[in-house]
Amino acid sequence: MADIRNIVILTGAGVSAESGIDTFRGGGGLWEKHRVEDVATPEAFARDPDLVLRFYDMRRAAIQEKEPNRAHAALARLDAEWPGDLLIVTQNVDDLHERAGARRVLHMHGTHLNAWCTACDARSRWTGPLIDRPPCPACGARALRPDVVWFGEMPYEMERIYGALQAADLFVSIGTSGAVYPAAGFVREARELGTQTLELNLERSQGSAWFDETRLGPAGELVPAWVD
Ligand SMILES: CC(C)NC(=O)[C@H](Cc1c[nH]c2ccccc12)NC(=O)[C@H](CCCC/N=C(/NCCC(=O)O)S[C@H]1O[C@H](COP(=O)(O)OP(=O)(O)OC[C@H]2O[C@@H](n3cnc4c(N)ncnc43)[C@H](O)[C@@H]2O)[C@@H](O)[C@H]1O)NC(=O)OCc1ccccc1
Repeated sequence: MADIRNIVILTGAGVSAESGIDTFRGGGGLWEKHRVEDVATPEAFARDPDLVLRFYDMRRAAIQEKEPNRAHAALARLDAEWPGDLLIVTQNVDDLHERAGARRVLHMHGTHLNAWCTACDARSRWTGPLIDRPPCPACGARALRPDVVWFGEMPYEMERIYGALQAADLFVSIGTSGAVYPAAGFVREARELGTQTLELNLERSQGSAWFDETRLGPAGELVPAWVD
């Protein structure tokens, strides 16, 4: 790591799997139980808001019972000690990176902690099941949705992410299948910029061919081994 100053780390559902949070694809994955287009698109929300709100109320309740694992803890240690630039770009809506102590975290697909008012556009702390239509703390309208990025919607802080990728000496991808864009395209951006690239994943992903190195195994083992 001698010549590495700035690091961008992309994480996906695989980094939270050992905390007991369902991943999306693969056996028992979320998308096996719910069709993406039925629960994670603006069209689905317009068509059947109750189905969508119940889906996210369920996920939020599940996340709150879970604890960070050794991969989250190791990344929090690295974040605390790394003298150069470091940005953890997560596709996850859970807050396990922050609960492990990481600070330099960006949720490109939103977070389960916030609600978003479709009447006044305000973001607010998610207080209770959205299926009960709680009033927006800012305007009082009963028009809250989860503050997550649905398919077809623009991910958050893309400029900041591309800026960090431009400045990075090392791009590390942890626990993601490389199936969802624009996140799945970051390794190609990094490669075109001549940045070193490393993948830590349980199995080969759709982007493995683009990485300089791929280490296979559970994040709870690979990440502490890489950090320490
Ligand atoms: C399905 C796919 C083909 N479709 C897309 O990518 C679409 C359309 C699209 C855009 N560009 C394209 C280009 C080509 C093709 C399609 C597109 N993308 C969009 O709609 C995006 C928005 C996508 C975001 C949708 N919201 C999510 N989440 C929030 C909500 C919610 O959570 O409910 S996506 C959601 O699914 C994705 C799931 O992927 P993973 O996290 O990787 O999880 P997965 O289960 O798939 O894999 C887990 C991996 O972990 C590994 N693993 C398991 N256990 C462990 C373990 N223990 N240790 C280590 N690894 C482990 C497994 O081996 C596996 O590899 C994550 O991104 C997650 O956030 N928006 C957009 O494009 O806007 C316009 C735009 C954008 C930029 C610039 C201009 C215009």
